[in-house]
Amino acid sequence: MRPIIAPSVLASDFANLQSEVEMLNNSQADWLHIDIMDGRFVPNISFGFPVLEAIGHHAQKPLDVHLMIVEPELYIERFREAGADTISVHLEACRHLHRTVQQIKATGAKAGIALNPHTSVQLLEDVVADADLICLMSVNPGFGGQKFIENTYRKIEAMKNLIIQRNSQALIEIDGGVNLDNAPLLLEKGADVLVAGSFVFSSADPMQTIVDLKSSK
Ligand SMILES: O=C(CO)[C@H](O)[C@H](O)COP(=O)(O)O
Repeated sequence: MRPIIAPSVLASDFANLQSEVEMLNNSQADWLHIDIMDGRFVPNISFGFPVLEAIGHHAQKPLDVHLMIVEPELYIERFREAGADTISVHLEACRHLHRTVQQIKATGAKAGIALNPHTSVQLLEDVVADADLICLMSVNPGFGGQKFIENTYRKIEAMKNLIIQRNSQALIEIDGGVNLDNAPLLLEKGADVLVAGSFVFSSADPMQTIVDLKSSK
């Protein structure tokens, strides 16, 4: 099966936001990945509801919203209203993860759970059947442009086994340092969704880079 490609929308230049989203609309990107950072869960701040709404206003593809924030349960409904189709929360940020997953699903959004590189996939044993997406961070969250962590390959295999064991339908998403060198092995190990930020946007031809990622095996 061809992978789902979810370029990470930078939104670093407000003037270019519309053209960035329009390029993605015209590309083979399947989803738009949006990173929300609060300066507390991660040492960086990205943007909030108004910018997400602006992206949603122009986007013709599903918005895959990754919350790198503490107490995400306080904002789930607002992220849904702002246009999120999938909402991922970090296991490390949730005191009551099972409840938060149900809260996301109650809004009609798909529920994702993200794990930091140091977090064992085994911690998802009792909640993976409820999740639609598991986002394995392949860099420490907070910044684009970091080096891919090789241990991710092992985590994908362990995650895939757990998904099968628990009869879960969850997709495995890989986020951080994804490029054309590591994409084939990520897919071979069992990744379903590839998030790519700097590799796409710093390439000479982002639309072609998305095609290349989509056809990598
Ligand atoms: O936000 C991130 C980490 O928090 C990700 O790394 C980002 O979503 C993808 O960027 P890149 O492909 O440059 O690693």
